[in-house]
Amino acid sequence: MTLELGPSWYRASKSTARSLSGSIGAAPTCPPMSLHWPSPGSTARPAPSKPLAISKNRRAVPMSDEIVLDVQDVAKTYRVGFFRKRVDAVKAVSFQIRRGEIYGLVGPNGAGKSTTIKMITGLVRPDRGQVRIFGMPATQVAARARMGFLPENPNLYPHLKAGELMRFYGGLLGLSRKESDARAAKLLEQVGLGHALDRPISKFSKGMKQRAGIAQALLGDPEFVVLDEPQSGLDPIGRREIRDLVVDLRRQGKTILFCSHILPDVEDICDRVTLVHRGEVRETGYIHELLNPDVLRYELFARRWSPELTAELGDRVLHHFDIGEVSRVDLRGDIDLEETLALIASAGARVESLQPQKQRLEDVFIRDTTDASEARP
Ligand SMILES: Nc1ncnc2c1ncn2[C@@H]1O[C@H](COP(=O)(O)OP(=O)(O)OP(=O)(O)O)[C@@H](O)[C@H]1O
Repeated sequence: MTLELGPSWYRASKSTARSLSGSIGAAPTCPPMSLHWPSPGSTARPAPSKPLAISKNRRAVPMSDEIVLDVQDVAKTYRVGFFRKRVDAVKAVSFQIRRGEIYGLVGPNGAGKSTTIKMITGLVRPDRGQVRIFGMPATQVAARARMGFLPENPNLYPHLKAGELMRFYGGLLGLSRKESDARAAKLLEQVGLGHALDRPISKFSKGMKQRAGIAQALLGDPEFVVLDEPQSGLDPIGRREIRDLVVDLRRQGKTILFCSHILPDVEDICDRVTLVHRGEVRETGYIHELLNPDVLRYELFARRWSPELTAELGDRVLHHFDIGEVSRVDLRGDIDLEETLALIASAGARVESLQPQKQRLEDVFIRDTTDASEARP
């Protein structure tokens, strides 16, 4: 989805700022939050025994019980063309995000992710169901004031320099120039654009634009950040930088909705994920619960492998091919590994590496969306 950042989104934020206390900058309604205790005035209960996520990026990050986002059975049908033909973009989507989570929203092209995000950010009104943010309707400005949003392909004003751009958005948020500049300098540094304060956006690379977009999404110091394809069009280094940045945001106590096609990253950094397909939820849950923990196959590299050894191992071998002096052999995942390795050693082959292969999020995605091509717009 491509959006022009500014107009409706910031108009709402600005009016919120005014109606609340004149400045989101001072964040009167959003005091610095703690992962362990709710913000003053919050209805959340302290959660003494919070689930701890498991991956290296998620380790030891406690999650609260407080529901930040509650998407309840939303549906949206667009009407297109002269005959007002129906396009059922979202048929039934529900999920909840707790404070402190990085939550993945994935699905093939045309699955309804961006429409769901538009309903969350209040840009599109659902035909059915409701979205609540911090317990408030998504359309309520007080809810939006606590949310930051990076649309896919943010359309940042190209003639402005990075510093000017941030000052512009800071003004829309109701921040004083001093406060805006201070936050901008800190945020641009944090997203790796500290050196580019005086460069016009038109001279930015795609990755720099994405990072500037993230900086603007964080300018109001939101507790909840919605990132729609933040890694879109980035090279592997840029993708990794954004991924690390998202992890860092969580460390600062933010809750993040991360919509991405980069499934290994979703698997690596998200706690839970919802997979949508054709406007409906296909899978939802903790990543480690969605993935089969069994070894599917072993990938083995060896020297001095012989055709006789392949024959001796029989149906334990799935594939075997030689690359010069090295052989790559795929073995079934349910074999007796110790016995098989003993057979290989006694045949005179030397194992150079052995890698167990388990199910990945990508496998679940492909399994659940094999008819994805039909869902493409
Ligand atoms: N404004 C609109 N008017 C009409 N149809 C729309 C509109 N926006 C989206 N659609 C259609 O709704 C369906 C879902 O689109 P949506 O952009 O939500 O999917 P998506 O999962 O975000 O896809 P992608 O990964 O390609 O961004 C598609 O068939 C799309 O063509």
